[in-house]
Amino acid sequence: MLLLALPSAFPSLPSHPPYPPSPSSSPASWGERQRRYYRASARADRTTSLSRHKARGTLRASAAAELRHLLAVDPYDAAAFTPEHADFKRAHNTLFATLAASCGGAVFYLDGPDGGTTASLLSSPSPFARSRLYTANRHAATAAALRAAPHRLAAGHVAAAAAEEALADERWRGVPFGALYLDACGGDTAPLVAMVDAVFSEERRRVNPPRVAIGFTLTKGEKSGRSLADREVDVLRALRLASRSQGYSMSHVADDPSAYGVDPSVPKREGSTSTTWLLCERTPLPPTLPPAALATLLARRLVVVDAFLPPPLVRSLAADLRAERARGAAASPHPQHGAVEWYELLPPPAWEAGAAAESAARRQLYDLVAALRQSLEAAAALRPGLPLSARLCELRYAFYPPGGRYVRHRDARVCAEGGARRCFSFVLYLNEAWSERDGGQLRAFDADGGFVDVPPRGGTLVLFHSEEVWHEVLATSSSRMCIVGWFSHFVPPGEDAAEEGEEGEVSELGAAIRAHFRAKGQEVRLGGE
Ligand SMILES: O=C(O)CCC(=O)C(=O)O
Ligand SMILES: [Fe+2]
Repeated sequence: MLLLALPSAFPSLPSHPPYPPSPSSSPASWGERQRRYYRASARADRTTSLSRHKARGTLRASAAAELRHLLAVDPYDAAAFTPEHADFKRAHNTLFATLAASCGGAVFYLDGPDGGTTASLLSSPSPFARSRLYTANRHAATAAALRAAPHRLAAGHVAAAAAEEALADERWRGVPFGALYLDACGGDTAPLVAMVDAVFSEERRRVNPPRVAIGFTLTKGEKSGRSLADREVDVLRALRLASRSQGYSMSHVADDPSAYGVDPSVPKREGSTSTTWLLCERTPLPPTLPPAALATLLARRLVVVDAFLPPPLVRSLAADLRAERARGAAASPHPQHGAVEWYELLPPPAWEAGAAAESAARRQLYDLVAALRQSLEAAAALRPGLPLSARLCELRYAFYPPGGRYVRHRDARVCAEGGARRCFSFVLYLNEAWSERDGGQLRAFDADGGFVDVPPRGGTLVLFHSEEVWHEVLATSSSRMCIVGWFSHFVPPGEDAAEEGEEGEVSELGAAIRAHFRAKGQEVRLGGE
């Protein structure tokens, strides 16, 4: 007896199979195998739905018996696959093993009682140790089969539970999964989204490795009646959002299969099944300012570091600035300074305090700015007792519309009554496709009236002494984006910022630089002298 209620919107079978039945498909005909497959995926969705009710305490007594029945038998039956589907499954298992090998860490996947994926991982060209394999199955008999010969997965690595529960369980929270294959065996997206949220949960943030490959499978039939393509987009959005919150950028493996060493002919879809592979990569941050750059900064008062920001971070910050513009009000400097829109990031505007969590891109930016401040502070050349205040750090997006410029100026801002005193200015450019024709170079002058023009190329950092370097932004012929920031230190009230001494009026930074070079037996000439 089968206590099974098929969803009413379940699609009718195609009257003509998309390709001819293969002779090898006996004893069951091709059509019969297709029908079984549809039934199995409908059963999986039904099991998911009833399990959800059970978890919420809303499962009716009559349905409880049905759920028990559904859980007793795993509908996944590899022996009943059409030959085409068996080929499809094999090809994706190979692809999974290849991707997983390139990611490192542990591997999580869903498997049937036949252990097809397990066998593929154990026998791949670079076989996986069983200690790296983790799986979950809500059918206790399947979990038991995967623990038994020939698969012999470690008992503690096979959860007799739904994958989303197993992934959220604290016992596996410390496991660094570098590759995951997620499959709820049906068309319902909710279990996949729950799995994705569990993988990128706050508890797992520090555990997740820098490179994570994720595959997921959805089937055609589903109660909601939404198309397979649209449901796939739901999962992709959830995946992008969740992974981005942990600093990952996501790419489709199918967009560039050879870059990942996988067979480009593996189809994404077979019959009613679609499998998608993504690679989530965490942008590596440049640890600090290279020592050579620091030496140049101290000697020349300005340094340019190309490719300081990694391209994915440039891209996500540029997108964040565009979103900020779309949202509204920009602050602007005095119009006579030139045309530039500013969007304050730090210190956060009062109305934003306690607002929703920052985007991953901004968090990375703040980490990077903090690392930059620390490497400046760590420089022995800076006078002791000159801490750069984290609290006083200013940071803003700057957007120059076509025709925009910023007239010659210095960034120094000294408050006689005490307060923030800008020491270092920095600019990070976000123009991904800058060319000479676009103009908008930063022209920085040296003490002799000579100058250097810095192209505002995406990823470039310019760092200079705020009080000493005069600079301007040449007219730009296309829109120009950057982040401008200042590191300051606190000047107590009544304390004059500049010190006058026998050597004339030299800023305290100037004095620090001079002291640094004097200690090495060298003499430097400072701006204004
Ligand atoms: O946009 C730039 O390159 C520099 C901006 C600047 O000088 C400033 O905002 O003070
Ligand atoms: Fe400036």
